[in-house]
Amino acid sequence: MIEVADLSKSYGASKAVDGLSFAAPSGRVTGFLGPNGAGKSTTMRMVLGLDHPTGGTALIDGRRYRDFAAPMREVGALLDSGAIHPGMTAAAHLSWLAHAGGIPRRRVAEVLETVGLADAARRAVKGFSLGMRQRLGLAGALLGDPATLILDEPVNGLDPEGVRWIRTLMRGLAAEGRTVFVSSHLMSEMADTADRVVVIGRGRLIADMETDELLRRGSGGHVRVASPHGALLATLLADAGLAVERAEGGAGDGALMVRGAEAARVGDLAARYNITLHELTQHRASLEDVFMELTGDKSDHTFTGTGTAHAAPRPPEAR
Ligand SMILES: Nc1ncnc2c1ncn2[C@@H]1O[C@H](COP(=O)(O)OP(=O)(O)OP(=O)(O)O)[C@@H](O)[C@H]1O
Repeated sequence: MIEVADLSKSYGASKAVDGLSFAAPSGRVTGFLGPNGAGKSTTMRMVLGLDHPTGGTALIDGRRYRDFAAPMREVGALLDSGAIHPGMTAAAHLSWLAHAGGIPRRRVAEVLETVGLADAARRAVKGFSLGMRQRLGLAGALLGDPATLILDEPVNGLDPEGVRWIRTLMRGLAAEGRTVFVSSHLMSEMADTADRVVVIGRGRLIADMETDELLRRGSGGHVRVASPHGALLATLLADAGLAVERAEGGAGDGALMVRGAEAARVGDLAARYNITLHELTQHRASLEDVFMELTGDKSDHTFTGTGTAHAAPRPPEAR
C-alpha cells in the first residue's frame, strides 16, 4: 500500500505538488490521472525517494523508500524507459540491474519472457521501438518480484495489442495482492484497467475513488427510458426529484433522459404506477468526459469516495 500524506513539492515559487493526500491499496490497480504538468511524475519520484518533498510524507507499506534494505525486491518502478543505455542488449541491461539489486541472474530470462522480449534478449536497445523499450522498462520493474509497482505512463508507445497485454499484466499483478500504481493521460484505458482512480490537477487532489463511482458521478451519465406513457412518466419522475428531459433522437414515443438516478430506481418507479416501458438503459459518462469536467477550467471541486464533493480553492495564480 502506498500512502501519501500532505505531500508538497515547490520549485521556486511554483508548486508542482500541493498538499496531496491519497492511498493506493494493495491488491488493486490505482490509476493516477491528471493533465500534462499536473504533478504525477513529481509525486511518483517523491514516493520513490528520487525527489525530496518540500513537505509531507510518502510511505510504501509503512516505510519510506530509502529505508528499504533491498528496494528492488520491494518496489518496481518504470519511470523513463528512454533512460536505458542504447548500446546495451536487453539481457545485459537487466543483468546489470539484477546485479545492482542483489537479484538472482535467473530472473533476467524470466522477466524477458513475461514481457514478451525473450527473442530480443541479445539485441541492442538502440534498435528497439518505443513499445519494446516500454516492455524492457517493465521487465526491469518486475525483476525483484516486488509487492509494489509504480509505473509512469507504461502504455506510451504500445500498439493496441500491447495496450491489451499490459492491462492484463497489471490486473494479474494486482490479483496476486500487489499494489499497482499507474499514471496515464489515456482516460479510456484507465476506465478498463484501474479499480480506483486518483485524479490531480495543478498539484492538488481532484478525485480519489472507485472508478465505477467516478463514472457514476459524471454529469454525462443518465438513464434513457422510453414508454408509450412518456408524459405521465416524466411527471412522476420529476415529482420524485429527478431531472428529466426529452431524449434526442427518440422515436417520438416519449423517450426520456433521466439524471440523478440509476436505471433500477427509474424502473421501480414506473412499475409502482403500472407504466409500461419499451426501453430502460443506463448510460455511463466516459472517464474522458468526467476527466474533462474535473480538470477543465471549471473544476473547482474535490471528489472523494465518501460520497461528498468539497469545494477546493484553486491556487491564486490559477484563477
Ligand atoms: N526539476 C524541475 N524544476 C522545475 N520545475 C519542475 C521540475 N520538475 C517538474 N517541474 C514542474 O512541476 C510541474 C509538474 O510536473 P510533472 O512532470 O510532475 O507533471 P506530470 O503530471 O507528470 O506531467 P506529464 O503528464 O506532462 O508528465 C510542471 O509544471 C513542471 O514544469
